[in-house]
Amino acid sequence: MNALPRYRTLLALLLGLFGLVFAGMVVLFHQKSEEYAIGEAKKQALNALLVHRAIHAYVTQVQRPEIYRLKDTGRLYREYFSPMVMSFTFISRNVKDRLNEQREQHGMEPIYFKLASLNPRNPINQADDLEADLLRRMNREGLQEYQQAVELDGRHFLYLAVPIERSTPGCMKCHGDPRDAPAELVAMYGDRAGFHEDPNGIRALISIRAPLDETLASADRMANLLTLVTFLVLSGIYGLIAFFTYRIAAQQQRIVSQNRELAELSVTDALTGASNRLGLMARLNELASSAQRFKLVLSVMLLDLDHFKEVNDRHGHPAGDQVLKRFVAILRDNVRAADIVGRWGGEEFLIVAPHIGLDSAAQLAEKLRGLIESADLGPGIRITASIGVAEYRANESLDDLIARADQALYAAKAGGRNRVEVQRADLNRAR
Ligand SMILES: Nc1nc2c(ncn2[C@@H]2O[C@H](COP(=O)(O)OP(=O)(O)OP(=O)(O)O)[C@@H](O)[C@H]2O)c(=O)[nH]1
Repeated sequence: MNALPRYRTLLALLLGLFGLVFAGMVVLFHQKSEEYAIGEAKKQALNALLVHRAIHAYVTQVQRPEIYRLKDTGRLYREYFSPMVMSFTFISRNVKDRLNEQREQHGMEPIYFKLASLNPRNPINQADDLEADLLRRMNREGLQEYQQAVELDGRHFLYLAVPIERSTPGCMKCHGDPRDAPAELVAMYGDRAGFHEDPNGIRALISIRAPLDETLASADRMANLLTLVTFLVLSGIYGLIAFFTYRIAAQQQRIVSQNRELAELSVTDALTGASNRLGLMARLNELASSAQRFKLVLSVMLLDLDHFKEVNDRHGHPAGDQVLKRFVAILRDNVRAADIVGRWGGEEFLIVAPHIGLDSAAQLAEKLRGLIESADLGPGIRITASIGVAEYRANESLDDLIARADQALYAAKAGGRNRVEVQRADLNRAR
């Protein structure tokens, strides 16, 4: 049986499996690279947030109390207000601008940062639609954090929004009733913008957009490299498996065909190509069994070349070999396809003829004898054959059947050669 198609199916299945594994890995690598880029952007955003909170803490816990102390002790007049030291929105915006300058000097992309409010003093801090919506949710639903990967003008960012602290009485000095606020603050911004805030509400949120593209691009480069390495490794493994599979399959095929050849050779006569005695007996066994089971007739004939020794002596052994070959060819050409022509040994041949009885076998033998007699079996070589014919009898051993054919052959030789003799008598009686 040809083993290659089976291996081909196996290899095709394996290729499918490897394809699936590869596709899965590619998806995984790109998923992980995106997760990594978002994680890195989140770190940057958090860092900006922490910087902002530190500024907020410093302004509210150090700077403002100091200014109030100076005012309380009369060293600073009561109506003093300067956003440069008192507005943490102003201060954090300025620190953010300087931070981005520094980042750009170091080849880093700027981080978008905004303190967004619905009621800002500086219109630059006016909340956009999303920020306004988030601010409302922070106040109403207690939303603590909002995070989303966003695309803006073809660039990608991680957007992060968190609320600032709820207003404290300290905050309300500048965001509550304008009458409580320093006169310079009201003079600077009017008595509406930034005032009348809810004393317990969240006035603003911190909006941060950390750039994603650079990290995403380098993570993608890594993912592509891993994809390439995975592809090469999987192809290498698959190539090796395919190579060895084909080698094994080819070896198996070679062994099978060598075995077939050996089996063929073991039942074939090397000189004439006809069945040898082993092959003849195997086929005769099969045919005799079915003849017995299905009550079919079966005949055999033993053929022996007459005075063949003289051919060898006169023309040489190689010429004798050619005669034997030609003799077999004539026999084969003139029997039915179902008949078996084999070499019994030396210059003696056996024909097994299924489905014909003794009389038909005798007729066939007579035909063959005539053909041999009139054929040229080599340059200037004419030779005759003697033939003994016997019909298989139920329950008879094959040895007995051959022995009876041999008796008939002996009779043909004794009767003057170039004859056909038929064995009709019982073996015991004939002996
Ligand atoms: N060239 C050749 N000769 C073979 C082969 N096998 C057997 N022989 C020869 O066949 C001859 C058989 O000789 P014999 O047994 O005396 O029989 P014969 O000469 O045919 O005489 P009868 O059978 O009595 O007619 C011997 O010379 C064998 O060497 C073979 O394969 N090739």
